[in-house]
Parts: sequence; structure tokens; C-alpha cells
Amino acid sequence: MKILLTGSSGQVGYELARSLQGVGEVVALDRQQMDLADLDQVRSVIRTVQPQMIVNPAAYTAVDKAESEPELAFRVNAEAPALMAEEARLLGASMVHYSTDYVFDGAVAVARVEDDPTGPLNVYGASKLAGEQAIAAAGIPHLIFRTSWVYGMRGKNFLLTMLRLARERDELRVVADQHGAPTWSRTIADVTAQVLAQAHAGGREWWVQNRGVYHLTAQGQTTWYEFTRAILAEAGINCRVLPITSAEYPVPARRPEHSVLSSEKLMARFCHLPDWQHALQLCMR
Ligand SMILES: NC(=O)C1=CN([C@@H]2O[C@H](COP(=O)(O)OP(=O)(O)OC[C@H]3O[C@@H](n4cnc5c(N)ncnc54)[C@H](OP(=O)(O)O)[C@@H]3O)[C@@H](O)[C@H]2O)C=CC1
Ligand SMILES: Cc1cn([C@H]2C[C@H](O)[C@@H](COP(=O)(O)OP(=O)(O)O[C@H]3O[C@@H](C)C(=O)[C@@H](O)[C@H]3O)O2)c(=O)[nH]c1=O
Ligand SMILES: [Mg+2]
Repeated sequence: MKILLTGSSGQVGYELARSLQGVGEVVALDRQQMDLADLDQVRSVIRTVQPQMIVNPAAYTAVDKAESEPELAFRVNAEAPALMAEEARLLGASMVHYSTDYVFDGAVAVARVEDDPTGPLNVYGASKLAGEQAIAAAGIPHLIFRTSWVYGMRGKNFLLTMLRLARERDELRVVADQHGAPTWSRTIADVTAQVLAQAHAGGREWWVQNRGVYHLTAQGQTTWYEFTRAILAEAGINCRVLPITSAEYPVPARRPEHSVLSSEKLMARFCHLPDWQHALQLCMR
């Protein structure tokens, strides 16, 4: 099976380029080779590669910047995935896509399930939701994995930012009133590969039974503040960390207060997911 992988230099894309080797022949493309802001290029690349599956971890992920660049965020996160789904339909291909906890408003302290009502608080979340909806509407075999708080030892992420800041400063001030599940990029890629191996074995009927949205996050929950403390403890860095409120950390985009997703559906059908603490240890060691 020929797999077109987008965003191969991103956190999840980089891990997928490795994990998907066992699933099929991977054509991994970065932004230079396929710019999702250029819809004509997206179309022509897909028509040239002619994949049997498109795996799309590429996304506009700058949450604050998206507030002032809504058109670009929507083009990359909604219009490009919509076009990919349309091209997949013409090719008879399937599509695997990634989305976010930020599609929810996070108003209630209960783990969200896949069918719960959405209500994004910011442009990024709204653009990701529009992408999900376009793929679902295309009527193709598809999987949409909603994940959260992605980190890893490469790329741009909260873990690497905190390690850098802790070395530069005597004290970190970190929000303690947003709750969620930090998820290692490698967990996302490995689980994707496991699910796709099942899909491959199951054929057409598998997709009829299993297509749709799945929450895919590490188990348990924490706050950005507690996550920071766990990161510094694991790294053996001594730096004071002060809990603050979101109001004390003014940024352009609003974030959900309760961002925990229930991954029970995925675990019941496919495989176990690790605790966030365990995955953090594996990642940092
Ligand atoms: N990061 C997170 O905390 C979370 C991410 N997600 C979702 O998971 C998926 C993977 O995210 P993650 O790997 O963490 O994100 P990253 O920000 O690490 O990677 C995003 C990738 O998309 C690429 N990209 C951005 N704009 C374009 C463009 N116009 N054309 C082509 N490629 C582009 C980036 O390229 P370049 O390297 O050149 O910038 C990068 O390779 C995304 O769908 C994201 O929305 C969900 C929840 C949390
Ligand atoms: C750097 C820093 C951030 N913060 C806060 C800001 C924010 O509320 C929180 C996390 O910072 P980030 O910039 O990583 O947050 P953010 O970019 O909102 O992270 C999100 O990214 C998108 C792509 C997703 O899909 C989400 O799941 C989530 O991971 O920590 C502090 O309190 N102190 C600090 O020193
Ligand atoms: Mg960010």
C-alpha cells in the first residue's frame, strides 16, 4: 500500500515516518514538498503520487498566532484536508487525520467522548473542527484521531520550551487552572500504526465498521503547572515553579479549562494507552 504522509518534519509526522514503515510504502513530504496553504499544489502532488492512503498530521498549530491569521489557519486546517478528502474519494483512497482537544469548550470537568458537542473557544480549534467535518462529509474511509498537549524530544513543544526556560530563569510561572493529558508524539504514531495494521488485515468491511473519530491521548490528567514540575523532576533541574491562573498569563487565544478526552472507545476496540507519567519517563530517558 502506498501512503502519502504530510508534515513529515512535525512532531507527529516525524514519528509516523518511522512507525508507518511496517504498514506500507511511505511517501513522506514536508512543507517544502507539499504546502497545505497552496491548494493547487496539494491537488497536483496527490494526483502525481496516487496514494491508496493519505495520512495528514500537518497542521497550522500556532494557537495564539491563529487569532490574527484566521484565513491561513482555515486554509491549512480545513480547506486543505477537505481537498485531500475529495482527492482521496476520486482515487478510492482512505484518509487518516489528526485533531485536537481544542474543538471542545472545556466547560465541564468530565472526560469528553467522541460524540459530545463541540464548541471551540479559539480560531485554531474552530479551524480544526471544520477540517474534521469536511473529511467526515466526504464519505471516504477515514479515521480522525483527536489528541492533546503533544510533546516529544524534537520540534516545537511545551516540554522543550520549559527545559529551555528552566535553564535561563530562576523561576517559572505556569498556569495551574487548565487540565489535560500530555501525549507523547511517539504514542500517537505507534497507535496509528497498530490501528492501520488491523485495518489492513480487515479490508473494506473493517472501514465500514470502524471509520470515524477516536480520542487518542495518554491516560490520567494533569495541569500545565504539574506537567512542568514532572518534566523538571525527570530532567533533574532545580528551578522554582509558581502556579498561576490563566488570567495572570494573558495571551491572544482563549484555552479550554477542562481538556481531558476519554480514549475508552479506542482502547476498547484497538489497544491500551499509557499513563502520561509513564510515557513522559520513556520519552525523557
Ligand atoms: N501540538 C499539539 O500540542 C497538538 C497537536 N494536535 C494535532 O496533531 C497533529 C500533529 O501535530 P504536531 O505534530 O504536534 O504539530 P507540529 O506543529 O509539531 O507539526 C506540524 C507540521 O505541520 C507542518 N505545516 C504547518 N503549516 C504547513 C503548511 N502550510 N503546509 C505543509 N505543512 C505545514 C509543519 O511544518 P514546519 O515544520 O515547516 O512548520 C509541521 O511539520 C496536528 O493535526 C495538530 O493539529 C492535536 C493536539 C495537540
Ligand atoms: C511558556 C509558558 C506557557 N504557559 C501556558 C500557556 C498555555 O496556557 C499553556 C501551554 O502553552 P502552549 O503554548 O504549549 O499551549 P498551546 O499552544 O495552547 O498548546 C496546545 O497546542 C495545540 C496545537 C493543541 O492542539 C492543544 O492540544 C495544546 O497542546 O502554558 C505558562 O503558563 N507559562 C509559560 O512560561
Ligand atoms: Mg503552542
